[in-house]
Amino acid sequence: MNLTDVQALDNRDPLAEYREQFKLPENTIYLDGNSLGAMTTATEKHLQHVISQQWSQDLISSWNEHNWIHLPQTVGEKIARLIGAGPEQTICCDSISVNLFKALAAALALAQSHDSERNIVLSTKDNFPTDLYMVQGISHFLGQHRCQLKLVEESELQQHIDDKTAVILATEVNFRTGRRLDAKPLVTAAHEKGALVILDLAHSAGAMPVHLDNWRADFAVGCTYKYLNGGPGAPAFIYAAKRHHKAMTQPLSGWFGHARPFDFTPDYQPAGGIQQMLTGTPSVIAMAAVDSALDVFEQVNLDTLREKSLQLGDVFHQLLKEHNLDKTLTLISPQQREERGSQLSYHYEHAYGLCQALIQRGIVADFRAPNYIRFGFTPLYNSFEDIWRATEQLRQVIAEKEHLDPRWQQRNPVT
Ligand SMILES: Cc1ncc(COP(=O)(O)O)c(C=O)c1O
Ligand SMILES: Nc1c(O)cccc1C(=O)C[C@H](N)C(=O)O
Repeated sequence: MNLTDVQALDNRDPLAEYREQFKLPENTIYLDGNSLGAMTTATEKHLQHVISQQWSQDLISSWNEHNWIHLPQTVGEKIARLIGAGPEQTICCDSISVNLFKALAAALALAQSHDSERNIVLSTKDNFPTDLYMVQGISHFLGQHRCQLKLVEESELQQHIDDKTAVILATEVNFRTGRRLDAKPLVTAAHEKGALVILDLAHSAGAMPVHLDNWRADFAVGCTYKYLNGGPGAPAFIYAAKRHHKAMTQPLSGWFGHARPFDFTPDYQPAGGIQQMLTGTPSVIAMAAVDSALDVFEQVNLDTLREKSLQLGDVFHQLLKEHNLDKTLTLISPQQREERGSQLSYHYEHAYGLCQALIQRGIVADFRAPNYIRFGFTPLYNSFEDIWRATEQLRQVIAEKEHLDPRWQQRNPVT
């Protein structure tokens, strides 16, 4: 496959025009949108307005005049379309970790209201650590009789569901391998055995279609700083299926989750719906960034997005093969495209050095301990030519042995 071939793919790409809405650095090919998404020009402009008009001039009146007060809901509804959620079930707030605390507590209470013996939270050994840490925290807090973490292989989740299982906490796309699990049959199997399901959509939202309502997921969480391009540390989201709204409770009962926060009454009374998942004052500037970043998705067909994401991965791996590098770098992502998220991960002894040497050449991928390099594909701003150029640089780095430079012996604190 040569440069002309990939340029032909770009010419036929229905999403190619979206790239110009993003502010990407010159001479850089950014394959790390699975960690931190790029900024849109509209976001930069909107943030300028929020700072220099809404905050600086309109001050406190902005809570009403600029609808700051409803940002968690309005942003939540924009996210809802991307995750297959009907209205009033998704809200933007806090971080994934904090939202997991709320979802886990709510799901455990719901499961135990039917059967107090159910105490197992079933998850996967290779889940993103914060997901497991949050269960461990709740387990300490409530005691093992109310919450006990059980870890199994991703491929064996379903077979471990039994009448002690209260909640299954599964991440749809594994952060390390990029493997995508099939959520719908998992939810069906869980419900048949009386368990609830929480899905972590960190690597799914904005990268592929998600169908929470259709799958009948109970709760979901996700971030906005990856494929949704909301910015570093941007607020996350939480989804709770409407059928749980009446009965659910969550223990971070801050005033923003109160039915009438501005009555300032001494007793907590939860708001009726998804608003109950709010805790404290939203981070307005950060949420304003997410709000405008999401507008880029307004006309995007998620099936088209998914097809391009998979094709970017196919072309990347094909080019590695053509450079005879597929034996040097061992693919740990699934070979089957429909089992993949929007990244390809490789095991390589010198993964850290390779990642750093590529960054020196303007190709940004990322490293995950102990020896993995990940290439994230963001269909709205990555082109097929990017993939060709990135694999060409990768070939040169290895041929020139730049990845073995002693400078890469010492790892950066954030990798
Ligand atoms: C699957 C997954 N869950 C959670 C997180 C992080 O959660 P938080 O928003 O709390 O930092 C990440 C990445 O940072 C992730 O990849
Ligand atoms: N959330 C991150 C951060 O605050 C600093 C650096 C990286 C991240 C990440 O998003 C890591 C990411 N979830 C991963 O898939 O590895």
